[in-house]
Amino acid sequence: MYLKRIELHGFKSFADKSVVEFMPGITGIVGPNGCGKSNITDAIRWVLGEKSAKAMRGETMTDVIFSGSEDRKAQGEAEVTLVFNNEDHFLDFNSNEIEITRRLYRTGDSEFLLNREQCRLKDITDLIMDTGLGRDSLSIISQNNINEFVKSKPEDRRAMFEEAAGVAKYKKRKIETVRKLERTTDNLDRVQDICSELERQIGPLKRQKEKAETYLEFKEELQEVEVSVLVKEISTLSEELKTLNKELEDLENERITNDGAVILDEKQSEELEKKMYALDQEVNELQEKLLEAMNEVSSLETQKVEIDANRKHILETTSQEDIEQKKASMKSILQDAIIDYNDRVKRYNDVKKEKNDLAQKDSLNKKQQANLRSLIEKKNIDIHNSRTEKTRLTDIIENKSGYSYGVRTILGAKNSLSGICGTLGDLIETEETYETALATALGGAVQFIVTRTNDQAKEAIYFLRKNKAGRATFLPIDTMKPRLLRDEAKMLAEQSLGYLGVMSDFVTYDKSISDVVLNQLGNTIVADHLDHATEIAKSIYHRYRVVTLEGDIINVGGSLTGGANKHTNNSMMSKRELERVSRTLDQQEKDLNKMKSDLHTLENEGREIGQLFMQKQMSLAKLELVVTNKKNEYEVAKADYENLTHQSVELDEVIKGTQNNELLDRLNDAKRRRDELKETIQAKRTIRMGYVNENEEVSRRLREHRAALKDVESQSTDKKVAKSRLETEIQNYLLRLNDAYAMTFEHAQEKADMSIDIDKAKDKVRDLRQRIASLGHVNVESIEQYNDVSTRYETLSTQRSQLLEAQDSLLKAIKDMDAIMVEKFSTSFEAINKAFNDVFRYLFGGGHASLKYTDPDNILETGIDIEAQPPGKAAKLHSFSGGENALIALSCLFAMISVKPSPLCILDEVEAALDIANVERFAKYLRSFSDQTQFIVVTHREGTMAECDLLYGATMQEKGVTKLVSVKLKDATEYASS
Ligand SMILES: Nc1ncnc2c1ncn2[C@@H]1O[C@H](COP(=O)(O)OP(=O)(O)OP(=O)(O)O)[C@@H](O)[C@H]1O
Repeated sequence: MYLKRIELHGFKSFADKSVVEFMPGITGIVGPNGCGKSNITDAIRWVLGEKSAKAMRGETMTDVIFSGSEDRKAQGEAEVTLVFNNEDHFLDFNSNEIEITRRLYRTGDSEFLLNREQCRLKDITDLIMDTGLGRDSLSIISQNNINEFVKSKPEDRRAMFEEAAGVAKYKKRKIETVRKLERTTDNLDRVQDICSELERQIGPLKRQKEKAETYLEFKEELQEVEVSVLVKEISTLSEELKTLNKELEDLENERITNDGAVILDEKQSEELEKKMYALDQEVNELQEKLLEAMNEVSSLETQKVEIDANRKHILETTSQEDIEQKKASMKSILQDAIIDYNDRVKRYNDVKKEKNDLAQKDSLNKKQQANLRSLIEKKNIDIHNSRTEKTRLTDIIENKSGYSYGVRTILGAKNSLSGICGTLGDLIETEETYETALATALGGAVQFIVTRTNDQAKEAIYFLRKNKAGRATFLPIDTMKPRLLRDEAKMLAEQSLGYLGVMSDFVTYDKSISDVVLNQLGNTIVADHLDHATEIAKSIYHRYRVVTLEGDIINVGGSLTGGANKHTNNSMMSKRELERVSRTLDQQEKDLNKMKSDLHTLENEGREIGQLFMQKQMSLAKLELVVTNKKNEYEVAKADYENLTHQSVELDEVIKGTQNNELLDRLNDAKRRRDELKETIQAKRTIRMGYVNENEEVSRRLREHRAALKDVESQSTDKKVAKSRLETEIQNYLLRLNDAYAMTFEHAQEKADMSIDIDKAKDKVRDLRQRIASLGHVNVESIEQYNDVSTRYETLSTQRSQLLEAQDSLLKAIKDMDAIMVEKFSTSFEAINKAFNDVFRYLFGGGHASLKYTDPDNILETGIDIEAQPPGKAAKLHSFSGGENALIALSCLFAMISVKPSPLCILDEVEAALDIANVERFAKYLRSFSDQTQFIVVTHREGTMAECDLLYGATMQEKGVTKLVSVKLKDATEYASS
């Protein structure tokens, strides 16, 4: 292989495109100072991958681009191409000719091309690696390198020997392998760390997982059994309820029937009484008429007798004057009788009106009693419901039945444990208005237990664990820190509509627990209702909870919870509820007593009205007689008076003799009417007796119907109470279904096994609940966590094994490469060392020189020392002359070339410091190697020029622009100095 051609364009002083042809052997480049000879050396170095601007004798790499001259402007890019003949395939590239091009633009962008195809710098450096053309090789040596070679540090000198030994590629590979090893080790450490962490987690997680699985098994079993129990219980109770409803319906029908019958009986009785009364009236009237008739008969008979006697007497004694006197006296008696009679008639009418009024009052009183009885019945049901609710609330407050098992256990053992203050719900109070909001804000925290210290809380937890008595949450006063609203959030909230304040401000409590209260409620905002709460939560970016007076809540982050609670289970609200229920119950009982008393009063009034009615009836009967008597008296008086009038007329008639006949007619007529009236009265009495009997029968029925009605109403009340109890029980079971299993009854029915034995199933439920409780705290997520962790652990364990294998194989590769490098380096070094002494002796004409390891035990890193003793001298290296230094360096260079022949070697004024004799010896040495190495020498020395096969002269005919021309030896000296 040899360099066939260089093409330069825009590179340093080569402004125009210049093509310089080379050939195997020695090519010399001559010319005056500063005409651009070394720029050719730079160009070759640049194309072979030089990255240092300093090595290119510039400050930045773009300094290599032609920067202009007096007559030329600067160029935008520099381009250099080296064309190698590769017919011997020295370079590992499948081509007989290889073109390597480097291009650089003013922008700093650069390109490499291999046979005109773009490639990376790495492709170029890989191509020439270990060929003797590399960066640290001896392929390009300048005068400066020569001067520095002897003075440089042993460690810096080592790079040239490595290049000569051909270990660069192993070194590069080793660096890559070491980097790979470092990355592998890092990965391994990381994986190991994670594995250790996972190993730490996996044990406890496994235990948690197993516990969680047991828990889920129990829970599933519990659900299966309890759902069946609940469904069965609900079904049974529903059946009972259905039966009860049917019975109630029947009772209602019965009540309606009895009620109807009572009304019917009452009406019938009333009608019968009316009929009897009417008959009595008729009989009375008839009796009056009978009496009249009888009186008339009697009177007429008497009159007849009297008339007869009178007639006799009158005829004997009576005079017209006596009769007139008697008439006057009788008239006065008659007037008195009329007044008396009218007075009694008026009294009779008054009493009759009073009796009718009483009858109306009686009817009203009966209606009022019926209303009141119905109200009492309703009130009894309300009282029963209130009492049931009161019992439930008392149970919650006294037995803490609303609290969890654990909390109840701790409160029960309060005296044997220290520092238990009570549940948070029992330790704080608020006005009724804020009660729902407070209960919502506290949620489950209402039954958190406040302790004085953290240790006391721990003691309580150990107590629960020891006794397997459930779980509870504790709030130690010495640990809890207040959680408050940030000022800006508070300011924003205060500006919002409906903001009432912070929950803790509406609560009263002992100041010793203020940190606990502020911890739980210090950052919860209270709003009047949901719309305003939504706006407030939005204004504070959902960073704090907002609760409303109705118990809705907007959680941190924006989720909303709300609705309605049927029953309260916390003792805090239960106390108020209990007071309310007790108040209601008291009021209901008072109302009931008042109603009973009113009923009693009404019943008394009713009785009084009845008695008065009877009295009035009796008075009426008496008055009827009195009126009849008075009427009789009046009639008698009237009759007497008329009689007297008649007597007067009679006297005339007696005297005339006509009276007797007329009287007999009237007497007969009166007797006939009297007998008729007697018969009629007898008939009416018979009818009345029928009415009396009928009325007695109706009254008996009425009593029976009233008793039956009372019985039905009492039964109905009992059934309604039972119904209310059944509905409560069913509601409780449905609540349990919904709360514990989120199931509707219909859904639960599909799952339920109705063939279960309910008692055994209930035992099973109790047993499973105990088992679940005895498990204590269960982390259900641990199942998934364990699976995740164990899968991850398995994956990472596999990775760890792979990384360990990779680490082993990388370490082995490094060891193998080290062995190869040591072998190659030491073999090459020994050969160079031997050749060095030979070349030295030739160039110096005697003496001896050798190379030494500075660290023989570490061949891979050792520096290279030079020991040289020119003939007749015993001096140390640094005190040699410039020419001697150059000769020693050249000795080494030639020794290396002799051991590892380089295809191309560019020497830039390396022999400048040598005297003529040494220049000739140097030139001879070049010649001796020229058949295996192509030399390009930049020189000013004739001795060197003389050995060149081809000479180029560098000129700057145009100022600042280099041109190369082929010159003959005889012109070269002249060229070099022109
Ligand atoms: N980017 C550039 N643009 C134009 N000219 C440049 C650029 N870089 C360097 N030069 C010119 O190249 C010249 C130096 O070239 P070089 O060092 O190759 O000379 P030389 O012939 O080796 O000299 P000597 O014999 O003194 O070593 C200088 O004249 C310098 O101005």
